[in-house]
Amino acid sequence: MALEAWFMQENDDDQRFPHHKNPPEYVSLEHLANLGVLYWHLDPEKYENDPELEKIRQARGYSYMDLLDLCPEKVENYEQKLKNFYTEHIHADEEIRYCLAGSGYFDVRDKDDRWIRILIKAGDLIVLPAGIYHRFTLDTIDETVRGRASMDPIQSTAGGSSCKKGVHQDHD
Ligand SMILES: CSCCC(=O)C(=O)O
Ligand SMILES: [Fe+2]
Repeated sequence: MALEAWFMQENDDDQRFPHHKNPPEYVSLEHLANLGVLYWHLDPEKYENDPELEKIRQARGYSYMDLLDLCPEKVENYEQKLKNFYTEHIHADEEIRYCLAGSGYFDVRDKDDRWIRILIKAGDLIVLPAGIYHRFTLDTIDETVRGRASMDPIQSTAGGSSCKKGVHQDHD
């Protein structure tokens, strides 16, 4: 299950549209790895007892994991939280997000400051390196609810109510 990433067409379209260029300009896993963006695809159904995930967590020193139901019913200031996610920002540490269900986009800036959009789907574990400018958005703009869980289980803002669980990993 390969990760899909592409250079974004920046325009005023809704942030949850794909924002492909015409023709689409895809980005390789190698280009992402050169930015320090790492990716694995695992079986999300097994996340509570997955030797593959444990191996990654051990190797990278991820000892902390939390589940967060990020959806209107369970999170205060839900819309503000989504706005914060989509506000470009950086962290002093890695950001590790494991999507358990649904899908959405992480956008990262490459070394030439171009936005790269990364489609994250169920089973995708992504590590963003410390100091990389990034943002996150849901990708659903239709009425169907596609709960998306990355570390912060994200719920389509299309009036969805079912929340998906996600796991949030962190260093010690
Ligand atoms: C909801 S997934 C990631 C959003 C983000 O960049 C963060 O939590 O810092
Ligand atoms: Fe972040």
